[in-house]
Amino acid sequence: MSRKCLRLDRVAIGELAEVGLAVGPGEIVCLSGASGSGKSRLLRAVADLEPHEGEVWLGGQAQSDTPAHRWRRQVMLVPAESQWWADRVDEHFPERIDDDDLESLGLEPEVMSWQVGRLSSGEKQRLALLRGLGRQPAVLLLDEPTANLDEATTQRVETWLLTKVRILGRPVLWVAHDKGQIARVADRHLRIDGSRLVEEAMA
Ligand SMILES: Nc1ncnc2c1ncn2[C@@H]1O[C@H](COP(=O)(O)OP(=O)(O)OP(=O)(O)O)[C@@H](O)[C@H]1O
Repeated sequence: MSRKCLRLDRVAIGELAEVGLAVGPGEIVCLSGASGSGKSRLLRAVADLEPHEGEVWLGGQAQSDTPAHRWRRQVMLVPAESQWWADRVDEHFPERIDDDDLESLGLEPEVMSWQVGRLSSGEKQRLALLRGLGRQPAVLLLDEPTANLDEATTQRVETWLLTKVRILGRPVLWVAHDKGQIARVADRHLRIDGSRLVEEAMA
């Protein structure tokens, strides 16, 4: 399984100018900043979901040379609000889901046969993470992946994600507000300050 580096070269979107950043295989970079500072837009630019200036590289492959659908399969954005298009949960999962993964995320195996309409926002969020990782992307972009979860479930999800990221060796950009979470999961912490990304000291 190939392990690639994610690299942003002078990416500019909205207020953000000239963002340069490299995230190595298995590295988690947390991104914080005030509400409206542009965290989600930056992830959307990296996923090729919004036009932007500059270039994004996956290993030696440039985003601008790659058809958007192919890029997005490799550079997977799990947004804060997940999308569901079919009635039942399992219709969104082409591959069989391991019960151990469900249990690690605090979900019962029966959840796969439920109607999407009965899922809580926290259940949707955990299932969207499972679905995103199931597609075996080369990069993960996580937009507040624990926003709807209580503290105990948040830590379960963090543990599960950390294990997967380390095993699979994928670069991760993770939008987070909580300082405790950043200290637990991040290898590096970058904060959006106006038009720039500022590196914060790790506790
Ligand atoms: N397509 C767009 N075109 C122009 N401006 C946009 C677009 N999408 C979002 N914005 C604006 O860009 C700014 C940054 O939005 P973004 O969603 O990235 O913020 P955020 O840092 O993720 O905030 P939050 O923490 O509240 O989720 C906001 O002022 C928003 O209104």
